Amino acid sequence: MTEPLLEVENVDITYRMDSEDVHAVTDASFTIDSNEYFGLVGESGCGKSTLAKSLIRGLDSNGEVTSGTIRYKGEEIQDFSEKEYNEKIRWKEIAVIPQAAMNSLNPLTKLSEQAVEIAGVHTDWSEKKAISRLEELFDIVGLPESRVTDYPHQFSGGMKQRAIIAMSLLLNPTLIIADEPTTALDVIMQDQFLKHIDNLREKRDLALLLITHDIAVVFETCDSLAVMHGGQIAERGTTKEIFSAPRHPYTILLQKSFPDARYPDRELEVIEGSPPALREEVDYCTFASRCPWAEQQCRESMPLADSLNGTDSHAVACFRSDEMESLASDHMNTNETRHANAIESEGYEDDD
Ligand SMILES: Nc1ncnc2c1ncn2[C@@H]1O[C@H](COP(=O)(O)OP(=O)(O)OP(=O)(O)O)[C@@H](O)[C@H]1O
Repeated sequence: MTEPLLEVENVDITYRMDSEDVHAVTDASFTIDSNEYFGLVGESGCGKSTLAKSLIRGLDSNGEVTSGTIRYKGEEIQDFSEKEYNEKIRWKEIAVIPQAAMNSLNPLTKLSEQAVEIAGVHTDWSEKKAISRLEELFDIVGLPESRVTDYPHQFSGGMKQRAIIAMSLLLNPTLIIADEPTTALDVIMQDQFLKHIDNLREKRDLALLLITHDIAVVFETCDSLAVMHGGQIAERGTTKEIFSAPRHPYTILLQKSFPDARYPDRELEVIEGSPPALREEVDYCTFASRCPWAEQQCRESMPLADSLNGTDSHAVACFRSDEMESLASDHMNTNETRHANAIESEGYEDDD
């Protein structure tokens, strides 16, 4: 079996606070293979960015990986110094498309100068080499090579997206981490951005860690995913497995809270309640307080992510994962009946 590109194993991350610490991530594990597009999905505050930042030495100064291992190409990187990380990993192996991607380019500096600056810090390339590399990448993302000497403000929104992607590829990384790259964009721009990212797969060997709250985007873009809630990985698996047979209550409800072409008439569900504040060590299921199927044990102990059906890829951290298929389908039917009754009692048709 080939070694994964990135292995996150039993990682805990805590933010130190004057009063109570925040246990932002508990026992997170997942792997990303070479050339794999992987989505990390969950609602705001669930710990996605914290986990992603821990991979790139980007945690806020009060944040700390308190246990677990992060391996990149087989080498443990969680204890790398800033210097070691910059020399070995940053830009060359792992590059980032940040949350505010559209504002991430320095508006006062030409793209070519920004490329020269990055290459100057991380490589021994000449200026000429950095610029010609950017020209190549402009070509790959469909921008005219001559535009490398433009300032960011000279680009339209769509062109700027491509320039950002080109810039992230400058030092030929093997993994790109994109943290909510499309959140600030309108639907059309979002779609374009994801298409550019998708097109890259045909042109380069590249793995992607896509962080988003939108499970529909992950289903469209990624090969595999992990679903996070309250700092825990609730479920992970291939997109096919999770799309067709989600087995964690949170995944099931999350999936029903986004539009799905398979069920055009389905009412979108709202997941009631909010996750716990994570001020104490987490030794329970963080979804229990919101879960329609929670039992006592869910509030008293933490379910481990067990593999389903003997597959390595699909794992679910739920004590009731074996029953979930039928429980979820009963829930779905009850809700549809409730919806139909409500429509009937209000005296209008569903498709009005
Ligand atoms: N520097 C910090 N100090 C204390 N708590 C923090 C810090 N940064 C994040 N947190 C807390 O850690 C938890 C996880 O936050 P994180 O930003 O990783 O979530 P997220 O899923 O990426 O959310 P979003 O999509 O809104 O960025 C939250 O409770 C957040 O308030």
